[in-house]
Amino acid sequence: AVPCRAMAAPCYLGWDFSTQQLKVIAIDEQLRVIYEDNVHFDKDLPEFKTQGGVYIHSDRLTVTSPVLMWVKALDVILEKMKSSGFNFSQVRAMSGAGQQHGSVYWKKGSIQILKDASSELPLHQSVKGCFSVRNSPIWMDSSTASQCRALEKALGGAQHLARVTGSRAYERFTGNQIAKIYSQNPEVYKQTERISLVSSFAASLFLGAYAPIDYSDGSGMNLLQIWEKAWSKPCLDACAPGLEERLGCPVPSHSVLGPISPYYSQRYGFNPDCKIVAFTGDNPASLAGMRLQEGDIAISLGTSDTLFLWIQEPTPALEGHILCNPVDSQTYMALLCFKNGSLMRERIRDECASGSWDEFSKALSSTVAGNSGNLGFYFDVMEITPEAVGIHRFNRDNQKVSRFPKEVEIRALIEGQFMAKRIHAEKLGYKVLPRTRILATGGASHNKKILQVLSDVFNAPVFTIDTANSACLGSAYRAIHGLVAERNVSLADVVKLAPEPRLAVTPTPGAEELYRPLLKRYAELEQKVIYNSASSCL
Ligand SMILES: O=C(CO)[C@@H](O)[C@H](O)CF
Repeated sequence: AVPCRAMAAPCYLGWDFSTQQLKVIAIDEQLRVIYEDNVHFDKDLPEFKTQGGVYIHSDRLTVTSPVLMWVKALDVILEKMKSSGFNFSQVRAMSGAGQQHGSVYWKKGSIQILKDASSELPLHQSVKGCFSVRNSPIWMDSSTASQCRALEKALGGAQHLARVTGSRAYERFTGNQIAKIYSQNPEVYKQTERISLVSSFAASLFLGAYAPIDYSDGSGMNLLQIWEKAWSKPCLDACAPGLEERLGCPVPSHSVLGPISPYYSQRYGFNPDCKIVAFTGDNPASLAGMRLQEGDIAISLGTSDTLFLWIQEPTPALEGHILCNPVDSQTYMALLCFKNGSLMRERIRDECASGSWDEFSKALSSTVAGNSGNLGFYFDVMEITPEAVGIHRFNRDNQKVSRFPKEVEIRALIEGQFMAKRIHAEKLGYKVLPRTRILATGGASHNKKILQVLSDVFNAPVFTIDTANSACLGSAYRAIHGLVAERNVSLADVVKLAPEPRLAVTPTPGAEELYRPLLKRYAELEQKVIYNSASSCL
């Protein structure tokens, strides 16, 4: 990529404060990537002694990251950009993403320190005393089970909490993390004047003031009413007193928060008029980066399989998460996570296709769509969606069977994984529309036979996309969108010059009729599997 110095043209920055690294990407007005860089926390900031960017505490439940490491990473990456000759004066706007759910606790008086930081010093030297909690809880933490139970009880149960905030209580969600800090360290909580998410914390560093939480990342806290887009008083009160003034008012994700802090113009040569557009969570930013539109589904086929859905009228459930949509405040996005993803596919490949993807694909070609009515549930580890475990096989008469022939096993695995995805997406209110596109990414998305099953089960065309930098790229797109959003220009219009996803497969004629009855059977059998899993765990 040619550093911005050679480009006299305006450019836009996208940041991603993720778990293991800080990434930045610069794009020009034609949406071409003209610069990218990263700082890897473990490798480039060894003084913090993190592993994978985090500290896993001795209780094996508490997981944190040192907030000063994130500030120092920003100092390092800006120095790298400066020494590479990056022309900061051409940056017209920036936005960013942060790992979701993590929280930052600003000590009383920090706003003044942030505002007056001397441009003679790296930022981390000025703000090192600004955090009442030095090790921020992050999304990998699962130490707040008691706070989750208390919150659900206060709201009249898990389903009601889900209806209000888009999710039932989850240990990693920020409200429960704040409740834990308030109950275990009330003095620390009292010393805290502001609580940010990782995304709004990062925006604050550039703003030189406390940046507000955006609707989309705010939907991952168990605190925001996703319909009214306002904090839920019963949720706030159930977590900690005086929480609303510590959070500030949430804002639409496309909001322009203001010009960049003078610190950056003086120290790096940023244009004083460079606009900061609200930062958001990494998954909402990825939705923007993948340029998801109404009716689309993005499926990331990785260790765990993650679904990103664009939903008009969501029906929050006890699984999955409904978030305010980051690119259209009137609609929603949903996140669904299936823990038994590629590791499950690889185990069946090893056992039924002698470890070869070619043989695996041949097995899919040699068996008929619908697998002659054979259905399977493959959960080597406790599944999240739904909560069930074990391997469960059923023949066309719904009788449990202990084994399938190898090629039948392979098709049962793949059809089962994709039927589960369609069933649970539709339970959250997702609808397959005539214009629906499936955007597939991750390892298995390179296997056309697997994609053909995906396309047939959803009766929709499958496109493949590269999402390596989707959160960063999505943030750069949102920086451009923020400048025109007030004029009701959609993100899709702003980024129509970006490279189109590649069409990989289209549905086999008759797929919809074939899979409709199978989807119904699968949903019914899934209830049995959940019940058997629960009873066998007793
Ligand atoms: O917890 C998650 C989403 O709910 C993760 O995807 C984090 O956002 C990763 F940073």
